[in-house]
Amino acid sequence: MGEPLSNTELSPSKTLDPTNGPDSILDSNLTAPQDAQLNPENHDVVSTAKRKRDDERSLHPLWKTSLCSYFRSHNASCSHGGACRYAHGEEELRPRPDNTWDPTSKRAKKALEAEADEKRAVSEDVMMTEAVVDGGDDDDGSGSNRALSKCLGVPFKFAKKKKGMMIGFVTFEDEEQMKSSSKDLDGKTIGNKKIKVADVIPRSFKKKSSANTRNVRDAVTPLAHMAYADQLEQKKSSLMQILKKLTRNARKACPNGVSLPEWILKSREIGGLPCKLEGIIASPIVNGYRNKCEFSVGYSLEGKVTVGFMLGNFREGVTAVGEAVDCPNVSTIACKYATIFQEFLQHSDLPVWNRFKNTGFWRQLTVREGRTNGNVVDAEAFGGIAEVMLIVQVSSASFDDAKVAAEFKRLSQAFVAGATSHCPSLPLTETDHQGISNVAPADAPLQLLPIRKAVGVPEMDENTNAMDVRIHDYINNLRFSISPTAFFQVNTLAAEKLYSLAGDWACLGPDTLLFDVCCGTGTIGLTLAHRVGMVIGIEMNASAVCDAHRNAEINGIKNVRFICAKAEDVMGSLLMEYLNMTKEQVDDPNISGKTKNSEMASRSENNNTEVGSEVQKSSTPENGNTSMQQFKNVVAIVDPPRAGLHPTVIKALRTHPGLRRLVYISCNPESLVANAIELCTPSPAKIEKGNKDNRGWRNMSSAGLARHRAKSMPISEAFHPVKAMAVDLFPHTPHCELVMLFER
Ligand SMILES: C[S@@+](CC[C@H](N)C(=O)[O-])C[C@H]1O[C@@H](n2cnc3c(N)ncnc32)[C@H](O)[C@@H]1O
Repeated sequence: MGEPLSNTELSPSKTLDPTNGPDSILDSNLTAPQDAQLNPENHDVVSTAKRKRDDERSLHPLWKTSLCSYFRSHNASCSHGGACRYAHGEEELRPRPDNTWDPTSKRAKKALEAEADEKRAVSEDVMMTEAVVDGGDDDDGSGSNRALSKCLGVPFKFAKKKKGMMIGFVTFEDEEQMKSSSKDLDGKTIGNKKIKVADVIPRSFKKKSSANTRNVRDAVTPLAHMAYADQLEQKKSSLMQILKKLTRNARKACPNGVSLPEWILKSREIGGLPCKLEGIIASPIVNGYRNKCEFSVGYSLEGKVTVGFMLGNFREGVTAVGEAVDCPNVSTIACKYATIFQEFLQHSDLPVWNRFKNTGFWRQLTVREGRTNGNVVDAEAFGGIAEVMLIVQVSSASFDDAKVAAEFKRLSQAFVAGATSHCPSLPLTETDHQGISNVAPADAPLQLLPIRKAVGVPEMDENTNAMDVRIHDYINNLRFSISPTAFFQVNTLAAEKLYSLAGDWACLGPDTLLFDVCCGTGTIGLTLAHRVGMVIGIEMNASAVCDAHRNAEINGIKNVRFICAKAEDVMGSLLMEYLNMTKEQVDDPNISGKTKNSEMASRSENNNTEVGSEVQKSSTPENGNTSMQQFKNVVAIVDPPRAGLHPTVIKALRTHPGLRRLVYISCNPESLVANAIELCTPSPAKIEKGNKDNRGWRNMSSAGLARHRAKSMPISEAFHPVKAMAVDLFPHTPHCELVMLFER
């Protein structure tokens, strides 16, 4: 296949369908007679009305396609009940015959937003560097390209569109064909999409190479242009907006006939917030704070092999990579190793990864740094950094072993040669990952590459297993050993503040049993272990759990137990095990939380041997002083990934009444809010038969889904939000950690 003569972007964009107002399209005869519906004695009338309703439902295309405004403004009640022709809530809402949604509904707003995003993306520049540098016009076998070729209806050489992307590529035979076909294609409608034609790399970018660094900085650290104090203010106000969703959604989800909880009533006094947002804790260091950077390998806008960050989103057609030299969150040392790797790749015999075709060898470089204890890392110099771990991610499947081994050897030499004398030691690990996403799974194969060290640095044993390679850092004077795939907060000094805050809010004491849910390498539980009776850590990444055990050992901490499992698989049974309750007791809504707590304490006194021995086995073989009756205070600190806690974990935490306090640490306030809706929405007096109609859940917002789930939560005492505080671990970016205390 020859060089593409010219590439042109195809960008289909949706057109807005006209929507009709609900009043103009609904037939007033649709509602069943209200008196018949309200007279349960009159079965004949009721069944006739029901039949009529059923008929109408099956016949009338507009049934429940508009939201009932009466239901909305009267605290989720409407005298028409189930017979109302309008939808009672988003869950009941059906799409209109023209496939649009009631314009006042969440779904319509979401669709509009998506449409706006799509339009924005279309009007933004496509920077698909692979398509220019490396062709990108061969069929992936999916048949989608043949289909695309058919529907274009203009002469061209190749056409390709990748699944999930909003853009496609067309290559023409010559300039003349490109001009005439582009003219015919631009603005053409296919289905309900309109095609926009643009250059693959905008001409303005080709000319201005200075745009490169400026845009990496904007893409990775979009707040860097602001003073740090202003960044904090901005984060605080955006968190407030997100937190208000908790109040709104819990109010909406509050069952009929149940009074609104105190915290919702009081929210009016604090501007609709579910509780006070007490403030935002600043990061102790603002520049070069990241102890871990994942650099992509790809092509710059000028077509140069580059190790850095992507300038935008793959789906929107941006794969160009820019050097990280101007990103203030990246340390000098990380930048240095990215540059060494980039120089090495200019002469490598193996190709860089092509995101468009999913082929190539070199994919990613991760640089992890470990500090010495008590040192504030100086981002400019290398002071305070004791170790560096380099992880190179490759996809080796279709390459010759001998060639790969030779390249790895050259790479090791390049890193050592590039490192200056003051660079810390360099364990080099290779991850082999064939998947499409750049995120290699935690169990992707690892191989340790031997590195000949600079003078004065101890040599690494060539027989060392890659799984034994670890980097070290310190939190609250405890030493943490971290394996290559284990999670560790990227801003260690700010993480110290985060964990201390969570500990302070958890009201810990010697009688506390602390569940550290999603515990990673054990950071939270281990730093708080001296303040509690016992810690139970739950984590699904096996390497991280090994690290947690090792970290307990090297810090001499004994009152901990770490469990390698998905929290959703073990949370319920662990709570029952440690709260010493049967499933029947937990499920019994007639036993209140307090009664259950005292019952639990007395049962554990009587049952000491059984439970005590389990505790002793796992944690305190010497003093054996962690018997169940000590644990009058059961607390969970949860620190889940961005998606939040699994619904099964939420259900377990909510329905075990012995758990009175929960501290939620979140890197994604949207998922915290969704989980909190389920934790805090009051139970109805009696569970109604669940609405099993899950059609449309894909279109629901996370809050809408949470409301939906809250309906089927077993009857249980709800938590209430007590206070919230933000901790900034990610200066110059919009991200921030949020800590929230829930009690009941
Ligand atoms: C945000 S990290 C927090 C780790 C730890 N608390 C810390 O601060 O170092 C989330 C952790 O949850 C783990 N994780 C993700 N899904 C999980 C699940 N379903 N069950 C248990 N752990 C999970 C991840 O492996 C990761 O270590």
